[in-house]
Amino acid sequence: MLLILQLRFVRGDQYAIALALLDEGQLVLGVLACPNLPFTSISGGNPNAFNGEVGCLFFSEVGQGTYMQSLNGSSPLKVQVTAVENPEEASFFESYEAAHYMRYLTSLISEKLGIKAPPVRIDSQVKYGALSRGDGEIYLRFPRKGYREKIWDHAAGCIVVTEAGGLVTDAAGIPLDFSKGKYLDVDAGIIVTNQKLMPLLLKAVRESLNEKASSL
Ligand SMILES: Nc1ncnc2c1ncn2[C@@H]1O[C@H](COP(=O)(O)O)[C@@H](OP(=O)(O)O)[C@H]1O
Ligand SMILES: [Mg+2]
Repeated sequence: MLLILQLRFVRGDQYAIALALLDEGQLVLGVLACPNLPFTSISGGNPNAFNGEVGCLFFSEVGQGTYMQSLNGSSPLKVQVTAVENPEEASFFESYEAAHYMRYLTSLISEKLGIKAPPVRIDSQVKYGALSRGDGEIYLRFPRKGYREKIWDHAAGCIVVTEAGGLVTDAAGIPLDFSKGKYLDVDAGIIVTNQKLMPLLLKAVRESLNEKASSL
């Protein structure tokens, strides 16, 4: 059994304290505390320009769904990813930090999907929490060449989203494998969305990666 703890502070914006439990390489439990995330949906707004209550705790156990409560201790509410099927109605999350990903690639993918909303840029695994409760439909993560993803940056977020009905895969549609040590061996990047949108997202990702390869 392996316990993963991630503690991440950022520039006063969004950050998460993430805890996951692996049993023989399988995710069984995840807890994601997001002290600066508004308790109500950030859909269509800026999470850092919000006056209401902030502080959310997401927790999931395999097969049991995902729940969210306020960090002040409200009763837990079951959360679900959205049921949006039309990519034109979708919005997507990506890193706040431009150095963490290939922005031209995420904008190409969103263009191919016909997404109209601008990207929602948030630090850390808060993106997984926000997606799990339906604040947006898609999370795109395409680090620059040579970067290797670590399990502690994705384990809690992955179970929080999957238990809320979403899918977390690499760019080829393969679910993340947490059984191989500290690194995730992913093909090109990580994509997250609901079950309805995943086939269209995978197609847009494949086409975008092919265009990128042929332009080199
Ligand atoms: N060049 C890079 N590309 C992608 N991810 C990176 C990166 N450098 C660091 N990271 C990881 O991405 C995490 C933040 O994710 P995000 O980009 O979604 O905010 C960082 O967490 P820490 O800053 O806690 O180490 C770090 O582990
Ligand atoms: Mg880190």
